[in-house]
Amino acid sequence: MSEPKETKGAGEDLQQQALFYHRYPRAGKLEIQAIKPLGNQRDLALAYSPGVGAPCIAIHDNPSDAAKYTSRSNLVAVISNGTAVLGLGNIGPLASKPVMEGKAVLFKKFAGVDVFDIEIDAPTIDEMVSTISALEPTFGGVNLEDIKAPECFEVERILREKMQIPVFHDDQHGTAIIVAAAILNGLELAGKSIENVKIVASGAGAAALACLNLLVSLGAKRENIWVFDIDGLVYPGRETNMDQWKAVYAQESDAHALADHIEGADVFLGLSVAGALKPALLKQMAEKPMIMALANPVPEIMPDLARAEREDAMICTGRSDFPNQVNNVLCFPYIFRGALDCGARTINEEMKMAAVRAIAGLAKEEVWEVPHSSTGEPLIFGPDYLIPSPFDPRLILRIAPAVAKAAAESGVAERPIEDHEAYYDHLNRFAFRSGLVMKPVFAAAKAAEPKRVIFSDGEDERVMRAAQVLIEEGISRPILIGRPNVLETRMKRYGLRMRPQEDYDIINPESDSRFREYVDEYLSFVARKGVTPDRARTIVRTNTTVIGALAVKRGDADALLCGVEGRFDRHLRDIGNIIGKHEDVRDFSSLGLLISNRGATFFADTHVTYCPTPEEIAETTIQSARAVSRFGMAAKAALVSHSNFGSRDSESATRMREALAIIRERMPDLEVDGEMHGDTAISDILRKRVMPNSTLSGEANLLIFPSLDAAHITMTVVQSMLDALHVGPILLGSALPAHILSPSVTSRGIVNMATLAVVEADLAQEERRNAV
Ligand SMILES: NC(=O)C1=CN([C@@H]2O[C@H](COP(=O)(O)OP(=O)(O)OC[C@H]3O[C@@H](n4cnc5c(N)ncnc54)[C@H](OP(=O)(O)O)[C@@H]3O)[C@@H](O)[C@H]2O)C=CC1
Ligand SMILES: CC(=O)C(=O)O
Ligand SMILES: [Mg+2]
Repeated sequence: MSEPKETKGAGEDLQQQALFYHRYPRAGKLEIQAIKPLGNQRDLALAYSPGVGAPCIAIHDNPSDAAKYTSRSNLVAVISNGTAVLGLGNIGPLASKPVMEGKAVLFKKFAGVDVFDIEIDAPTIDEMVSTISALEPTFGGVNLEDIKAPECFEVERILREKMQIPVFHDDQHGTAIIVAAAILNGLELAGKSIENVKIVASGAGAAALACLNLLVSLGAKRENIWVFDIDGLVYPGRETNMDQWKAVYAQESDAHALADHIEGADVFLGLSVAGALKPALLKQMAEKPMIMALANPVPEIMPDLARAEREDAMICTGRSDFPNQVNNVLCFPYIFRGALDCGARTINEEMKMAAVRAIAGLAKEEVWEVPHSSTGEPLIFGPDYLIPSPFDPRLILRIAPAVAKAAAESGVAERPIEDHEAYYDHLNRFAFRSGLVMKPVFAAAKAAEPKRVIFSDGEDERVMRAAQVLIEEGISRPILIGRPNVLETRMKRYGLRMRPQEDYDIINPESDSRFREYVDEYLSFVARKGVTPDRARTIVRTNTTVIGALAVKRGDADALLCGVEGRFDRHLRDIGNIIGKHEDVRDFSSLGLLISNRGATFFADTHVTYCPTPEEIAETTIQSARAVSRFGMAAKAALVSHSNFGSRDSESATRMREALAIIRERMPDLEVDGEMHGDTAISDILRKRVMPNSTLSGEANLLIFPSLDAAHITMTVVQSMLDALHVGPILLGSALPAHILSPSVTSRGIVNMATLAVVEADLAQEERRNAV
């Protein structure tokens, strides 16, 4: 394997890791996947000859049917001729392939857009135009990438005229949109107006000129813009290396070096090459300057050098390892998402402006899913957080609908979005994979009377961010256990808006008027378990799970969430002592939900009983099936084992068989079978082969295990292998709603569990009402 040439400034380690990443376990970054079954002759007859003739004729009769019967309306071509690959220059189409594969992956991961990356050996405008325009039948859109200026301008202009699908040169417009959003926000922070700022641009290529054009349409004055390329200042009458697009920004001056014009500049816009800005020049710039060093992979100036010169600077790069990543990845997946979803014929100025406003606006919203910058600082709108993080899942929710709306309003949408709420909901489910599965739970929680969820770890950042979402979504009124001064300081630090008393309540573990009653109540549960009154006082002031459980028991709260810190079994002991078990159960158990591209699967018992008896297994299955129904689905339970329908007579296989008999007696309506192998539980075909009369049909969605080891290990391995999202652990059998979170839980995970707890609290309330 030949070694790559050193990329200036990029660490040797990172380069080696990048080569490894691209090479293993398989070469490259993507593959094509079939989305329809192809398992038998019938499928083959439908997918291919003779069946495939039917959609062909339908499309021939009505070309717009291609959107119904093929992948075209979600398929974008990322096309490059390799003439301006990042800041690496004209390295040719073959060497550009890793970048284009990379763009394809970003399109798919961030916006669900399918991409063919197409690297073409087409150096001239004519060759590019004829090759690309001939591809129109295949694609719903064309993303031109890393094609050098000035050829890119003509290529894009001609293709836009010839083609009836969006043609978008990402290095021009994707970059311009994100640069404009960052500059608007940066100038707002600096208290400057775009009409008055001086902009010095290094680079007069595709990206730089498109950025300047967009900034001008936002109000920047041409006379305040100074442009430099490889030959220095772009000035009127310059004879070498000029073109009509650069000439727009030509400025009269006898001094032609960037150093001659940087004085008083408010914005340095670097879209050229590594190291083009000398640190010493920064001293001459205006107050609170914006340093946009956007060349990739190595910027015009490294942020640490820029910061050393100018404390007050707002520094942006195109890289993910520094704050303020100004990179077109924040734009292209989502602008295409919006354009494809409404069948836009083009991407026009209105759609671009809508994207600028959506990105700029999102940076000012509170962050809760991606809490920290690359330097570990919380993300709050300010000099180090001018634009959203590329991992902010709300990018698709803000940009795509805004773009689709602008397309419809400007008359270029073939299929305008009719139901905006349903569209948002659809995107929301994409952004948060848990969305579809959690939807019935959220709907039930919102429909219920507001419930008070108490959080034992109220001072934890993830809990605070989740509490903010629960308030905003109208799901719960949170009660945070924590010291008021600590909560206040942290709310400010994380940029959260919720206010005590108005939006949420506090129980201060250091002083609360109710504590005497809490101690007495606690003693009533534990006085005969070796806890003295003195010890009880100490526990009630220091153990926040005990405080939370007491609050739920006394009716001061409706549900408890604890466990962000500490051992599961200790939290469970406290819940058991205070809240106790539901009268219908002998013991607690625990259910885990994994949500992956394959759907939702539940696992039990993942956290409580090491080696359950048949009675306990049956009880866990019944409790689990009831919990599954809260997600709007009917449980299909499989009792899994190393034994397949009596193939072994070991102790654990026998326990599962006995458990099945108990379940059938106690819950005859439940679709359940066992004991069976794990693959038999998942595959209907396999199951029919060994047990044609199985009482379980289709794929099991609830797997009940013979031991805690088996359940926990299987769930965590499957979670890692499928990159699945975990919801849980869901505590079963508690007399009142209470859950013990895991230390690795995210804010989103806490929101999910709190929402489930609200639904459980509502059901418990109804149960009590019915009992009266
Ligand atoms: N952060 C982001 O999202 C993006 C970053 N970029 C980066 O911007 C840079 C340019 O990309 P793009 O516009 O597509 O490429 P182009 O080839 O179209 O433009 C490159 C420009 O840089 C100029 N240039 C080259 N060397 C120097 C130098 N030493 N001093 C000043 N100017 C110089 C060239 O000058 P001349 O005209 O004389 O040849 C040309 O104007 C790349 O580094 C790329 O990675 C691009 C898109 C997005
Ligand atoms: C980000 C990008 O498109 C570039 O650097 O060319
Ligand atoms: Mg590019």
